[in-house]
Amino acid sequence: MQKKAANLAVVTNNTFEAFKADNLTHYDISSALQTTLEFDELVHIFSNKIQNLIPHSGFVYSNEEFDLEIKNGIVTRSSCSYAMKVEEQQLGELKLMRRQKFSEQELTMIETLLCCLIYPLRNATLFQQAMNLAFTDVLTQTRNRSAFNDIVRREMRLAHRNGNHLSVVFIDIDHFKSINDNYGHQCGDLALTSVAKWINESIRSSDIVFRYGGEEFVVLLSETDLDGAELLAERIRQNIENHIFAYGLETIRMTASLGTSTLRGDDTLDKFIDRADQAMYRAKQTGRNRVVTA
Ligand SMILES: Nc1nc2c(ncn2[C@@H]2O[C@H](COP(=O)(O)OP(=O)(O)OP(=O)(O)O)[C@@H](O)[C@H]2O)c(=O)[nH]1
Repeated sequence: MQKKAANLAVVTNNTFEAFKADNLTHYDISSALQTTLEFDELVHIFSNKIQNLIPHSGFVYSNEEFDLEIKNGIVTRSSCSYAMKVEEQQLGELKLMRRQKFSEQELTMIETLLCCLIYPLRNATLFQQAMNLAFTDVLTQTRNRSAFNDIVRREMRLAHRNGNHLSVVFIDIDHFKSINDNYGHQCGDLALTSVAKWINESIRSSDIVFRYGGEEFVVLLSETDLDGAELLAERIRQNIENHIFAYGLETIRMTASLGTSTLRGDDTLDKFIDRADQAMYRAKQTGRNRVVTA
């Protein structure tokens, strides 16, 4: 049975405080949920904490805004789903599952327990929104260099630990200065936005694009070896070359020089990045509009 998604609209602080005072279980759950701002941890804590009150075999938490789908346990036919929202802020949907149907009494209790989850989810949402803003390049809407420094370190740790491949592609638009000089800075800005879009169109959803500097982008490719990186770099190169950028009555063609490198066992961040950067400069020196592999 699928319970119709309940819309838990406005839960005021007063109701929340009343729950805390009245009920130790709620207090216990709320305290545990205050320890993190990570969606993943929040829904796991919530599921664990309510397990003895509402036995369930698994859950799925989805949140469109952050493109999240967090699953745990066993998927069953019987489930109940709740779309959570507070003060017009969508907080995602939580589905609890088990083989046996949830009773009406249990469904009412879940709704009450969800009050403990709503504010922690809202705090996580505000935190993530702030992080996304801080890590996003305003012009191209790709991630910025701070995000790169953060994410590449994390991906390097994971790759070293799990023995996975990790590669990068450096992309620098050729003769970009002449676009600014000939058509103006505003045109240059739009050209950069278009290039970011074409790069995004060329990659898989697991690859991440960053604006590394002025007219320089980086793509980080997890679980990708050097051959894979070269293939992807070539696809990006062709995609940029094949597009025509229109600015007013002007049509402008662009090309880019690309360098790739893959993580080696003893690499530091600097070594890994420098190889790709050097490869990109060799692409510039040897005629531009090409891919060079380190
Ligand atoms: N419109 C615009 N231009 C930018 C931005 N960031 C950097 N630039 C410009 O990008 C140009 C980069 O020029 P150069 O480093 O000489 O490189 P290039 O002209 O692309 O030449 P090569 O890289 O050698 O092919 C400069 O004119 C910068 O002002 C930006 O956000 N918007």
